[in-house]
Amino acid sequence: MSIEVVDVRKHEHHFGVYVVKFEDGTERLATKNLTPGKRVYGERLIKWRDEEYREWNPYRSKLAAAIVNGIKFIPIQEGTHMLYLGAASGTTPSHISDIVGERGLIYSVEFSPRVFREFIEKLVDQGRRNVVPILGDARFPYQYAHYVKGVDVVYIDVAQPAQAKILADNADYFLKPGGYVMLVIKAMSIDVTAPATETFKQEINTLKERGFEILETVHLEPYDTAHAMVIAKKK
Ligand SMILES: C[S@@+](CC[C@H](N)C(=O)[O-])C[C@H]1O[C@@H](n2cnc3c(N)ncnc32)[C@H](O)[C@@H]1O
Repeated sequence: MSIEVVDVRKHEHHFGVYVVKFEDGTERLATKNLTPGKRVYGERLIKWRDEEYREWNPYRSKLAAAIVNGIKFIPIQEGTHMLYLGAASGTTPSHISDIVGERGLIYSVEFSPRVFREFIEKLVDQGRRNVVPILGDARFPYQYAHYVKGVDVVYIDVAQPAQAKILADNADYFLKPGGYVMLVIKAMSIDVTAPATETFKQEINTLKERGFEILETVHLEPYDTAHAMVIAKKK
């Protein structure tokens, strides 16, 4: 038997993010479903006052984990155009797609053909029109330079070494002046021998050296161990 929803309210800090309250007092994040009736990764669909919401699971999405852990500012709102590196099968991109709405756009780069196929199948099933899937390698932005127009935000979650460098290289190509970057640091992917805090410092230094002002860093535990999210702005 499913637990009754007793309230859905806007998140106090973040545009397009909602907090669903259940009758047992528990609360969960959600976004308003841009493609009602369609699930992306088995998430719960929640009906409330003629609207449908999708539960946003912090164990499945690092952006949700950052929000639950109290990040103060995410540079995403209605109409935002974003380049998303490391889309996988589209879990987090789908929630960003809900937030940015029909006027927004998410160029979503993934380099594994197998994962990309799954991503495409889900997009076709859902009919999400604001997600542009790109099979490409984020280390080589020239591969997709002819598809991508200037963006407000570049987001990276590739779980690979040198993520900050890859992010800055992509920002050089595609980020509009004064735009933002969002970096998911997975310490273990960068250097398994270094303590996580050392790795975080190195990646943040790379961003500073490449002309970014660091606005905020949030650790993602307990949802993801040795992970952090960094928000920075191009000076
Ligand atoms: C941690 S998963 C991303 C999860 C996704 N961001 C989400 O929250 O829904 C990392 C993804 O990055 C992809 N990836 C790794 N290196 C890449 C590269 N150089 N270019 C593009 N994608 C890459 C992997 O194939 C994998 O699907």
